Amino acid sequence: MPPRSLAAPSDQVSSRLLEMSDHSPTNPDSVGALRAIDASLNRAAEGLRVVEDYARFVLDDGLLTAFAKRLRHELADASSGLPGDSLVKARETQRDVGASISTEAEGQRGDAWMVALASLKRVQQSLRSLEEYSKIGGADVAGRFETLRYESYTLEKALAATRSAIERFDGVRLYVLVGACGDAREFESLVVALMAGGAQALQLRDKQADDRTLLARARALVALTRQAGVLAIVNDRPDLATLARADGVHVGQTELGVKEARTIVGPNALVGVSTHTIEQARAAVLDGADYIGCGPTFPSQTKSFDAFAGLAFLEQVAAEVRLPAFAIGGVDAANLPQVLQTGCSRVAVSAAVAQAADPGAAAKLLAKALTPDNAAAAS
Ligand SMILES: Cc1ncc(COP(=O)(O)OP(=O)(O)O)c(N)n1
Ligand SMILES: Cc1ncsc1CCOP(=O)(O)O
Ligand SMILES: [Mg+2]
Repeated sequence: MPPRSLAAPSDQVSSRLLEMSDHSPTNPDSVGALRAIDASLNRAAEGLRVVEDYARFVLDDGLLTAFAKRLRHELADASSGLPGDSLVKARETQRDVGASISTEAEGQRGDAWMVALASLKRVQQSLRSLEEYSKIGGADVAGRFETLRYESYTLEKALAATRSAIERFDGVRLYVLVGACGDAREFESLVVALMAGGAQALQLRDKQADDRTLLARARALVALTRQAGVLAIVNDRPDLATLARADGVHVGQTELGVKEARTIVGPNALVGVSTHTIEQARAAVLDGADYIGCGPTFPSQTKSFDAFAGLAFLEQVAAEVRLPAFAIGGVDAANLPQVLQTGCSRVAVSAAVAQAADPGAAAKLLAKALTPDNAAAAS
């Protein structure tokens, strides 16, 4: 055995734990610590597999499946520095006083998410136990278990947000961005026409209007959409979204992050994030965003761009992300089939609808093309 000072951190842990089992095989304290580590390793790995199966088979989400899988592999890697033989030798399943203790709640799960959530909690508890008992080795491996525990919190947040957003955006395929345009009556009749045309989400987006006008428009938007069950989102401004009691806020890459925006709008409001690359889309999912805008897809009459994420980006997102994703930028009835062919079935549009001679009719045309049957036929 190398002198202690030359040993790698994981070897130090091994040797310390080996000493515990080899030199004091009957010391209940030593054997007990090994048993706790052995049981927690098994619990954490098994729990991660249950969570991975939820991301894979229930959500069908490649990104979150890969995240859970990575945690499982990193757990195995961290545990490779522990004395595996001694852990197994210390195992005494038959004599485990906890094996036969179970609560009524453990035998009942309301749905697949409850299964995954219970497993996440077990994973977190097991990682904490691993972290504490492996400190007996006095080395880095405890820190690795701590990092894994924090990553499991991120996974829980992203899974919960994805699951809830899939429900809240069920049937939301046409999302229209409107300016504060003209006077209040003009704005309100545009909103009514867009809802009649089948828009399922509306965003107040105006870079020119003053705050009082924006707040008045946001309040009018909320009043009109609430009765119809249409989502009302305010662009850029979590403060105005909160004051108007809108369903949520949309933020860009250089604006407030999800966490900060949520601090203002509260935990139940929607936070949407603009994404232009697959890395940004992944980050938005892990930050707990409720939906993402993906673009710019095509040249836009509403905003000018030097570069376009294009259809390839939509394909990347559709391949791995289940969080609701809206293609944005120059989308219209003519290029919609190209969007649908990427696997993206939701769009956020402005000019093609709000600037049309008949906004209601333009919305109706897009909404019809986005119905599940029509979208499937086009893709
Ligand atoms: C649904 C949706 N997606 C993207 C955007 C663009 O937001 P951002 O990048 O912050 O640009 P501005 O709209 O603020 O100019 C959006 N508004 N909505
Ligand atoms: C705000 C924004 N961000 C990316 S594209 C876009 C404008 C969308 O409007 P249009 O549908 O008219 O291109
Ligand atoms: Mg913005």
